[in-house]
Amino acid sequence: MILTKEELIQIRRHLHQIPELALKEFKTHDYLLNIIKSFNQDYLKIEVPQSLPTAILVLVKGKNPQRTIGYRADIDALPVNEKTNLPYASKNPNVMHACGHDIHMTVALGLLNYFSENQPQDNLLFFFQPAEESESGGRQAYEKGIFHDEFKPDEFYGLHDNPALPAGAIGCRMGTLFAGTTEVNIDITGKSGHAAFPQNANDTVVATASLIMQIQTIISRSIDPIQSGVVTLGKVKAGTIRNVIAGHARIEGTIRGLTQKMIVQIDQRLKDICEGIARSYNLDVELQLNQGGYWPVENNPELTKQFISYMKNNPQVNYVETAPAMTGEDFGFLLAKFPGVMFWLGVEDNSELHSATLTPNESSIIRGIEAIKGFLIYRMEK
Ligand SMILES: CC(=O)N[C@@H](CCC[C@H](N)C(=O)O)C(=O)O
Repeated sequence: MILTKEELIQIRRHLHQIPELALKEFKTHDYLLNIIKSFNQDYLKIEVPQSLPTAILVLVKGKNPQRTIGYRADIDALPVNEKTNLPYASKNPNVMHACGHDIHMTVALGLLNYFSENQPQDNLLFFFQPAEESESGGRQAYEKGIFHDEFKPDEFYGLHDNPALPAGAIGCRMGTLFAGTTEVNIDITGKSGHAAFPQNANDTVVATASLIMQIQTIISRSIDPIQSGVVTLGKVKAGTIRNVIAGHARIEGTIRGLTQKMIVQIDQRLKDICEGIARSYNLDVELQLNQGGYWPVENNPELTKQFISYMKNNPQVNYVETAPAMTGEDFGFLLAKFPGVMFWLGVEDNSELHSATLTPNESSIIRGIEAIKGFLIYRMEK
């Protein structure tokens, strides 16, 4: 049976209520699996990889397969305390689908549901991927060998929702869609002491303040202004009480660049600045940089040309040519291993991604399914 628009919205709302963090998506996994098992199984083959237990792979066997087309949906949520006041808001305190992965999963289920009833020409491989926001589930999946034998795509597609685009619009571009990112962790260790005797301590709060301000000069003073880069420090923690000098501080942040060269350049400046702070404040500064799988998202030229041409020439689709974005995605890693295309699905909302009030427009679900289904069928005819 084909799921109705109302049923898809109910599915999305249920997923929205049970958000889970990276690699802990157990309830989400079970819910998805139950729904997938309720579809017509004639052409489906389901695999749950032991090495990545919250992931699900579903192969839809084609009638006359020339290739296997992969489609990926990420399933994890963020540590954000939802403030939408919706009747179907998150039931898990401090965890929210604030990046719209509930929409991603529902669109993927809608597509899978359609092709489970209408056998495709080519094989289709649906990959419900854990850990996009951190831990790089895409890279882990590849390195753990879960794309094997018939579960190996020849090409890969995936979307990200975009509140800045009209509901249901499809956004894409040739070349780089998203930035590459590096996770940054900095531990500053000095010497704690009584607030009244700073001369006997080594204050990590003052060193951290200085470090944060120096890091702000990387983009403004070290980077070619024509190029793009971002350094955001999203979390800073130090000290325990007002009258004890903090002996330890920690900064967590992220570096973004549209090219790998830019990321390496920013990484290097960060290392230099940390060394300088350690020397001038006479304390220990330990810098950890982890790019994981968050490589720049590079769309394949030939497949992207076909994708854009289909979307542009389809009168049902509102196609928007987008600029590159500084968001990161571990789909960049998978696109470095398999040719493919990442694109945006407009979900029209005043709140941004990662915000506690994000409320995607649900009409985008059915419009997204229709547009992508049309493209997949067109691609299979090529
Ligand atoms: C689409 C989106 O928002 N993706 C995340 C990806 C996280 C990358 C990594 N954990 C990092 O923070 O560097 C984003 O924050 O862009």
